[in-house]
Order: sequence, then structure tokens, then C-alpha cells
Amino acid sequence: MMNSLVATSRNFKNAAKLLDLDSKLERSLLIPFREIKVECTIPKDTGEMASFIGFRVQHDNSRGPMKGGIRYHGDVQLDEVNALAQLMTWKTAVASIPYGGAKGGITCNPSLLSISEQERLTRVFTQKIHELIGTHTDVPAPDMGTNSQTMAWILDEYSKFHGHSPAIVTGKPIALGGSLGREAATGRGVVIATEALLNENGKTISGMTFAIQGFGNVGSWAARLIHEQGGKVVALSDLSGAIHNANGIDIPSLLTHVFENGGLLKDFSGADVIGSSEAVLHTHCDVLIPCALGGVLNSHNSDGVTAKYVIEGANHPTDPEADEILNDKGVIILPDVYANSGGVIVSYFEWVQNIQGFMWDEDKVNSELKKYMTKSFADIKESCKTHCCDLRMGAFSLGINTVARATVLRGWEP
Ligand SMILES: NC(=O)C1=CN([C@@H]2O[C@H](COP(=O)(O)OP(=O)(O)OC[C@H]3O[C@@H](n4cnc5c(N)ncnc54)[C@H](O)[C@@H]3O)[C@@H](O)[C@H]2O)C=CC1
Ligand SMILES: O=C(O)CCC(=O)C(=O)O
Repeated sequence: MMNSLVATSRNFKNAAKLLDLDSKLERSLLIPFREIKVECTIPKDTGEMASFIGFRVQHDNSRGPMKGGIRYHGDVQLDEVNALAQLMTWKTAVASIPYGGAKGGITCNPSLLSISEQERLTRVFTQKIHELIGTHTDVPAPDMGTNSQTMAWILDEYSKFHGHSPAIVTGKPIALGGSLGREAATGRGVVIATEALLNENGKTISGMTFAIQGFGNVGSWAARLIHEQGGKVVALSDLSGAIHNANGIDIPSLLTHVFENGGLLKDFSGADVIGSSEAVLHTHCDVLIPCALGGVLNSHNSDGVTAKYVIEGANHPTDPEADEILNDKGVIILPDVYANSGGVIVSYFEWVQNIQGFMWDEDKVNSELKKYMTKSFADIKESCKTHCCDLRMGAFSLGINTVARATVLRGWEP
């Protein structure tokens, strides 16, 4: 698998070439604004001390406060967080929301930590970075391995230093100022994006077959909404393996099973086991939606993809080498910086509601989300036409051009 920062930066450089970007400006846009690395030491429940490394990379703030999730996963390391922060910068620009990009994470396996250990770790991490984040500087949110409870602990810890600050994080519980619709937003956005692409090709979700890797926040909401719209989810996977049912998996039954089974889809009686999580990538289907880790589609396995469309619910699931292989096979890829932007778009609505001190109803959140995503799909198509390129390069060049213009307007002189 290619290093995620190398992969993301390669996409950036190819788009910068299409834009004929000044080489000094190009270099400046690629370099992150700030990289933070902190040691977080906590007592485990046993009384033993344990140290973890936490990161926050603030990539760019030319268009507004930096924005992006916090990931708890064993593979978290600086290059990965850097790549994810950079993606946030282009993603917020593609979505036309007034933010820059950031991302954070702690190298840990949350399933091996008790809830109180996770709480202590989150609070220590917040103590270490609280002076460098802020409602108008850098606003965290959930990502893999974190959720609304994690955001509640950050809010509480941050507020001890700075006073009650609901807008310091998004994706928080509704009872603490979270937005209706945020929990479902990334999955809902994935489905809106899928619909836009399929409609353009004379198709609809209803009657199409789908395979989804990852059944956490993004994957489970995407599956639920696809099922509701008449799409057939034939394969799914998570950390515990992959399952398949050619007649379509009954998603409501699976959700009940997962809820009662420690969050895992293994042992579900309504489908056959098809092996490791990677098996789902090669399942016969119309649409493949990776919703887990980065780099899962690479030079070793992309040739086996049979789907006609890949919708990137995860961040950077496709290596540039896999991009080439899939493009040669005629597979259409809807890139992460658009396909999974529903989460950060509704995070923006949450932040706006917190600042206004006014709560929107869920219909308003969902209809505004659709409006933003419909507009950005049209903007990407226009960019593809201008630069004669595929959707990834269309989205990257749109995002990079928007950030470059803001940077120059603020007084950057090439
Ligand atoms: N939560 C959000 O709002 C957003 C998330 N994303 C991206 O979506 C992806 C998933 O994030 P969430 O759903 O929030 O995470 P999550 O922690 O809720 O769920 C992750 C899922 O992936 C599965 N998984 C982990 N390792 C796997 C592997 N090797 N093979 C197959 N499945 C595996 C887990 O079992 C779980 O089902 C990540 O790439 C994240 O960056 C993107 C935009 C926003
Ligand atoms: O909701 C947010 O602010 C960030 C979501 C995120 O981390 C992502 O889009 O990858």
C-alpha cells in the first residue's frame, strides 16, 4: 500500500499541474500550517500508567477555521494525519463551506480501552491541545473510533479552560448542542452523491446492487438509506469479516443484530460468510462503497473489482495506482473530497446553529445538505469540463483553485 501522504500529495500535484499553479504557491499550499504531536499519559483501570501519542495537523486556514475529525486507531501516525488534514482543506473548499482543513488522532486501539480509559485519554489529549484549537481557529469532530461521547468529553474539558464553548466541537450529542441529522450526515451524503452520479448515467439507486466495506457510522447509515431507497446491499464487511446475500441483505435486521452483538456483523444469520473484510471489494455488484480505512484499493487488488462505480465513503480508500487500473477498466470513481463531505457540511450547520444559539429541525438540515451537495456535484462537473479530467481531478482542481484564490487574495505574493 502506498504511503497515504505520498498518495494524497500526488493527487494534489497532478491537479496543480492542470491549474498551472505557480510553483511557490503550490509548495506553500502543500505545507501544513502546523503539526502538533503530544504525549498523553493516563492511568489504566489497573492503576498501571500508559502513554499514547496524539496528533493534530492543522493544514490550512485561508478560508476559515480549520476543521476535521479525530481518529482513534492503531495505525494513526503523523503522515496519515497529515494526508487526512490536507484532504479536509480541499473537501471544505469543494463543499463551499467557510473552513480550512485539519485532522487529529491518537495511536490506540479503542476496543482495548475501557470507556473510562477512553475518557481519561480524551481529556488528557484535550488538555495538551486546548490552546491551539478554538471555535474560530480549529474545530474537531468524530472520525473512525470516536463518536458523539468523545466530542462531549472534549467539550467539557475545553470548557474548563475557556468557559462553556459548544461550538468547539461538532458531532456532539444533541443534548449538548449537537445538530439533528449530524450522526447520519456522512452516510446520507454518500447516498446523495451516489444518486447524483447514477442519475447522470440514467440510473437510480432502486434496483442497483451495492457492496459496502465498513459498517460503522458511515457504512451503516449508507446501507440503511440505500435499503430504504430500494437498493440491494448484497455484501458488507467490518473488522470481523465479510457477509454476502445475492438477494439483498435485510439491513434493519442486521442493524438489530449488530446492536446486540457488540457492534460487529459476524454471526448474522441472514447472509453467508465470504471470508476476510477484503472479499467485499471483489463482490459482484454495480456499486462498491468503501467506508473504512485508506488505501484499501491498491495495485494488488484493484484488477479484481467488478463494480462499475466506486463511491469513496472512506478517506483516500483508492491509491493513485489503483485509480489508474480502475480508470482503464472504465470504473467511475466518485472521490472522497466530494462523496463523504456530508459529515463536514452538517458539522458546519451545527457550528452555525451553536453560534446563532438557534436549533434547526431535521428536515431543514437534510434539505440544506442536499442543496450543498447538489451544487458541489455541478461545480465538480464544470471543473471536469474545464480541465478535461476525471472526477477526482475535477474535484481536486476545484478545491485547490478555491483555496489558492483565497490565499492570494489575503496577500500572498508569488
Ligand atoms: N464519521 C464521519 O463523519 C466521517 C468519516 N469519514 C471516513 O469514513 C471512514 C469510516 O469512518 P466511521 O464510519 O466514522 O468510522 P467507525 O469507527 O464508525 O467505523 C469504522 C468501520 O470500519 C470497520 N473496519 C475497521 N477496519 C477495517 C478493515 N480493515 N476492514 C473492514 N472494515 C474495517 C470497523 O469494523 C467499523 O465497522 C473513515 O475513513 C473516515 O475517515 C469521512 C467523513 C466523515
Ligand atoms: O465533521 C467534521 O468536521 C469532519 C469530518 C471528517 O473528519 C471528514 O470529513 O473526514
